[in-house]
Amino acid sequence: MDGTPATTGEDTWEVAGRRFRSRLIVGTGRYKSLEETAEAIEASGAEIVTVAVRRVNLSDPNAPMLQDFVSPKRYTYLPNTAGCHTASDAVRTLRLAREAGGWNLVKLEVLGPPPYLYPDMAGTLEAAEALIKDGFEVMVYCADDPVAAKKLEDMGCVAIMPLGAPIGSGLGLTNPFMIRSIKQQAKVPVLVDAGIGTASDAAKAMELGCDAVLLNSAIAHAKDPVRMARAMKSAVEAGRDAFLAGRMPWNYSADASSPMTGLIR
Ligand SMILES: CC(=O)[C@@H](O)[C@H](O)COP(=O)(O)O
Repeated sequence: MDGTPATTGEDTWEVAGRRFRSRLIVGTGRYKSLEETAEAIEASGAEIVTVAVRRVNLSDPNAPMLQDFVSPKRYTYLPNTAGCHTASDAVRTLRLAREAGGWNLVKLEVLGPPPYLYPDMAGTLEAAEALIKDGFEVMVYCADDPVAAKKLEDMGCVAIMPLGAPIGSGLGLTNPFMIRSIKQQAKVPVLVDAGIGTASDAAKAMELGCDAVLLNSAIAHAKDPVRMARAMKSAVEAGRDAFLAGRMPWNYSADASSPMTGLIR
């Protein structure tokens, strides 16, 4: 269990045997400064932060280090393979991360070419297999494809993370039906990862029944990142509550909300 123990009946979620209250995972890149990064993460209420191992300074004490602003004692660090376009690059990056920080719970992403950086599923499956064999606990970024998602789960990935839309696009959920299908068949947590543009997109992902949401650009590129981080926190909580409450059915004709019986004429 990471963080303080949850009380009985509290709505928490679990990945690879670690339990969390916050259902929002945030990235640590693209901010104007490390101070802003820290402030936005604090406002988001996130307990897990994902870190692009190839882009963020985690080891050079002569340059500003993320750990001095976002404490690994307080937050669970989730190293990711942003910028990796082959399985071998991704595997090498995470092995280096494990050597540097001891991190075993990781986010795998193997990206296709620009302009979409869509998940390369052949490379993703190859890297996932190698990493799991090597003892990593793999949360995997993947296509919104239920067949590939099932293969990744059967292989031993600890969380399945289909994209909402291309990374950094802010387009929201382009394929909600497939995200719901992936969630319905999965026995491990399903998170929407990437493409979230604003708070209602995060709420929608949670209303579909997802266990959590992972995002970065929507906060870092907002005009006021700290305020948007707060909005995302509320949206994820509201979407989760709405999912648990169970929405009313869709009616394709009107159903007057005031009863017509007993009217005084
Ligand atoms: C931070 C990270 O892991 C990104 O690669 C992730 O997929 C988030 O994408 P957005 O920036 O679109 O939220």
